[in-house]
Amino acid sequence: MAGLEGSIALVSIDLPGREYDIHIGSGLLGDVQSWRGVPAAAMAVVVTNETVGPLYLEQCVRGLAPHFRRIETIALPDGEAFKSWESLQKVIDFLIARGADRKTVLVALGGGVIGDLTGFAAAVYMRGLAFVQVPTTLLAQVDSSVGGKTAINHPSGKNMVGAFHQPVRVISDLSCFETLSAREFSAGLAEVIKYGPIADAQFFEWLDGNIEALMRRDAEALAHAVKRSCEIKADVVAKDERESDLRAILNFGHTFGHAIETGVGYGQWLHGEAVACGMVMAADLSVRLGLMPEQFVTKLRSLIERAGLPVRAPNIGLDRFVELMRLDKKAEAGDIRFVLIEQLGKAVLRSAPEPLVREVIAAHTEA
Ligand SMILES: NC(=O)c1ccc[n+]([C@@H]2O[C@H](COP(=O)([O-])OP(=O)(O)OC[C@H]3O[C@@H](n4cnc5c(N)ncnc54)[C@H](O)[C@@H]3O)[C@@H](O)[C@H]2O)c1
Ligand SMILES: O=C(O)C(=O)C[C@@H](O)[C@H](O)[C@H](O)COP(=O)(O)O
Ligand SMILES: [Zn+2]
Repeated sequence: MAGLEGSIALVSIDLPGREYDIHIGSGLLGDVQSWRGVPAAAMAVVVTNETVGPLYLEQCVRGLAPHFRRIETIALPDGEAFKSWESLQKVIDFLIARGADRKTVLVALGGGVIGDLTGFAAAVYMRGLAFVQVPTTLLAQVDSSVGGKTAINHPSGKNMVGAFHQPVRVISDLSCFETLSAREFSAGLAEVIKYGPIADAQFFEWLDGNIEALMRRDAEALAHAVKRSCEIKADVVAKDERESDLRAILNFGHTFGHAIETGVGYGQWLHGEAVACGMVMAADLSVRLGLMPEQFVTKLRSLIERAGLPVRAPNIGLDRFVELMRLDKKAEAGDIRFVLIEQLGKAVLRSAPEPLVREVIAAHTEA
């Protein structure tokens, strides 16, 4: 972490040859300084959606303008259901129609859906373009914009088609939270909460003491939560960029959560909501396997509830739930593996007996 003029924090992600900075602060979007050092090119293409564009595109273009001779923009329909092949095709068609070349820089202006999709387009167009993440949701600022996982969904499973492709810069403007709905804000808190149990017991305690301040969107508390989340994620990704082992801890709650999102239909449950509920399930599984005391589930569940998030899954049927989890990317040879907590601040990747997993799902599902 180093100071940065005009911003609150600068977190660096240390990947030799592909290192980049995460700028965190207020009013960064329209600030030309935020964009200094982004690779030079004739053209930048901003990918956004129909909700975020009217709110932030003008500011973003103002910041970009001195750095690129030409700026093109495309606004996709809004929603998880549009993190799809069709949207990817639209972006690729747009790039071709506008004459984008290998030097063209893509800019992802929006939440995790736009970030994941634009990052994937950047990974595959002409075998790889530079791209900048400009995350506008809490979830995207604390998680999806960092680390280079890019993807689209398949009807059968989340993020089934994608690539690891790191951005060249992340610009996280905290002022964007002013227009974010309460539901989306809470969804972002789920991924913030995740970092405590998996990597930082002290941060977990800090969250327990400051969740109400975060819910009031207290500026100082929020800046700390965004910065600490980025530091933890940057550290994990630098050690294991392609998830050969350690990086899987960032998937705490996701084996269950992705099954919920897919099971109810993309966009019905927000990613953060599904992860929140999935973390309660994964915590309970950790307890039932004798790794953690019962009080851990109670404390985590209460924190999640105070963050305005659901703790009971929708009933999609037990067999279907398990079947959806088999498509999880951590599964090996049909064996579903879960991120479990073995000590506050320390996670482990393990399989579990299916009857126990079914008990856990049933215990945390609506009748
Ligand atoms: N790549 C990763 O490492 C990673 C990590 C976590 C999540 N994800 C993915 O991210 C996606 C979820 O991201 P998300 O929660 O940002 O959802 P999202 O991108 O759908 O954004 C949430 C909603 O908020 C709107 N919005 C965005 N910024 C706004 C603002 N400042 N003011 C008002 N409205 C705004 C969007 O238009 C959308 O309707 C999922 O697809 C998930 O799988 C990826
Ligand atoms: O960055 C990671 O690694 C994560 O697992 C972060 C998750 O919050 C995120 O939802 C990610 O997209 C899940 O990845 P997947 O490999 O399970 O699709
Ligand atoms: Zn996630």
